[in-house]
Amino acid sequence: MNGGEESQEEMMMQQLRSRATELLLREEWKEYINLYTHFISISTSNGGSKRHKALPSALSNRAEARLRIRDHPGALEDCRLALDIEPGHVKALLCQGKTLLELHRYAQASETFQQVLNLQAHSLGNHETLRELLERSRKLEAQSKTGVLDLSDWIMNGFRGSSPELAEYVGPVEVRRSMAGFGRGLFATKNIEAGTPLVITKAVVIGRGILPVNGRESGETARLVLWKDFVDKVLDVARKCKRTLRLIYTLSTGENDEGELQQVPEMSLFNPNEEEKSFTLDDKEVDVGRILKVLDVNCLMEDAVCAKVLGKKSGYSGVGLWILPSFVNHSCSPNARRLHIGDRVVVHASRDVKAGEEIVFAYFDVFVPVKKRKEMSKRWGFQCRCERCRFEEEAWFHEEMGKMEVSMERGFNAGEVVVGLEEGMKRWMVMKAKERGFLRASFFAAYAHVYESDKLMKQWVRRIPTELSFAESILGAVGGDERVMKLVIERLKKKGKVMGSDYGVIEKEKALKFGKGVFGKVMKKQNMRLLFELYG
Ligand SMILES: C[S@@+](CC[C@H](N)C(=O)[O-])C[C@H]1O[C@@H](n2cnc3c(N)ncnc32)[C@H](O)[C@@H]1O
Repeated sequence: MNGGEESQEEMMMQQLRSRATELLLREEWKEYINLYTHFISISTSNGGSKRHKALPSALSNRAEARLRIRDHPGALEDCRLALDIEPGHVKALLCQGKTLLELHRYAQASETFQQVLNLQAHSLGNHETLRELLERSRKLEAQSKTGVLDLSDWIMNGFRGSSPELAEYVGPVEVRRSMAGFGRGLFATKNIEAGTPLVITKAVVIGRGILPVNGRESGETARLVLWKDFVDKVLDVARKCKRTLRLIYTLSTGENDEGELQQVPEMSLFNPNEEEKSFTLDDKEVDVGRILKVLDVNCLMEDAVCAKVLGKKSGYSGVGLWILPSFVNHSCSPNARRLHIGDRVVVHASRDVKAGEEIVFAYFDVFVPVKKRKEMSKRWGFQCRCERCRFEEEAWFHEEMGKMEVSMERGFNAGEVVVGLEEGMKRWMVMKAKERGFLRASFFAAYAHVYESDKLMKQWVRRIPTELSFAESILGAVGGDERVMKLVIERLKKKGKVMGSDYGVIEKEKALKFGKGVFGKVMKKQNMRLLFELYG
């Protein structure tokens, strides 16, 4: 190339750089990526050492843009190419670290940030951001090993600011074939105490919107728009990331295809540190039909009965896909609940769980009689055959229960229903605490009505259990539930004790036990009272 051609090309490169700056300022990432792709191809095709020198910077600029549009594999590949040419290229290393952090590969991210810090040890300048990144990745690395949460500051501040960053965590659980014949399920690998986090994971995608409260039609349209936007985002991520696509393909399509449900994924698949290349896919094309079916069966609503959302802006309704929690089957006698924090879900034990027990949460309200629960599971596309349903359906006093159910539906005196059940249980010889808990949970509405009414309490107090023993009976059989927790707090409040300094240690401990079942262990024990104040 002669001098004239060279200066002409230099000018063209300069023009490309200025155009890139414009696109960067306007955050037009796709255009920016195309431009750098062009720049890189010119630089590689025409040899010259000057242009080759510009390559690592061009590659790391494209990597940054790819990271912005969440094309993580693309960003990592660009960083790798840049670092192959210049191993100590700071911008490429930084982008690599940030991408690894977003991919939850915390240890590798820490290592990369440490490398940058070492490289810059002798240079002047502000290393504050770098130190913050290193600290953040180290903190997440530690949390991903223990699952220990302490959201005290955020909660005590009334959930102000963005929600705290939580690390990906897989606790003492694994996916196995469900003994009950429900395909695969999640199982405890050791004894677990109530409140313990089992899985903490970020949504593949979460769709949020404000749904109108009034007006059925506009509500339906808003819901459809929200759903379409959500589906488009899932398809976009699936197209960009082979790992995500592979994970989505492990989930049930709801077709009860034995072949599909026999396939128990290796737990290593859920480990973010697993190398991208180990994710093999027979067909790299995204199967839209299959993904739509998966979303239908596995999406979770933030505001479900078995979930609590912390720090949510009012009015927002969220739907999301979380991979490992999608393996949790339904039970009317659940032992787990969910806590939604930002776009993360924390699945935690809502009562003590034994090693080998299946982890189950409720897909719908289980504080209703068995007939209603059957209708709801049908709407979800399955017939619930959980332990509680079998007990209630097969009990010899099934018909008598049915009559009580009808009387509750017709709005008969709640006190009579409660006393009818309490005395019925003696007559029917229902002795096991768990079975009593099952039946009481089925008639929860009647119990709650009585406990809330001073008049009814006066009338029936001698013939029904106290709120606390009722709540404990439910906790043992059906796990922690917000409504039960509220009932306990109300009762303690009524006694003028719960927030006062004098409320008894035993009662405080009891209230905390219910709090743990609902919120999990998200903060130091002494701060749990504040959650009661906010939610009680
Ligand atoms: C979110 S998936 C749960 C994981 C699923 N079992 C699997 O193998 O991938 C929901 C599906 O699991 C099955 N399922 C969950 N709970 C069940 C239950 N209590 N009884 C029967 N089937 C259940 C139903 O087919 C349901 O559509």
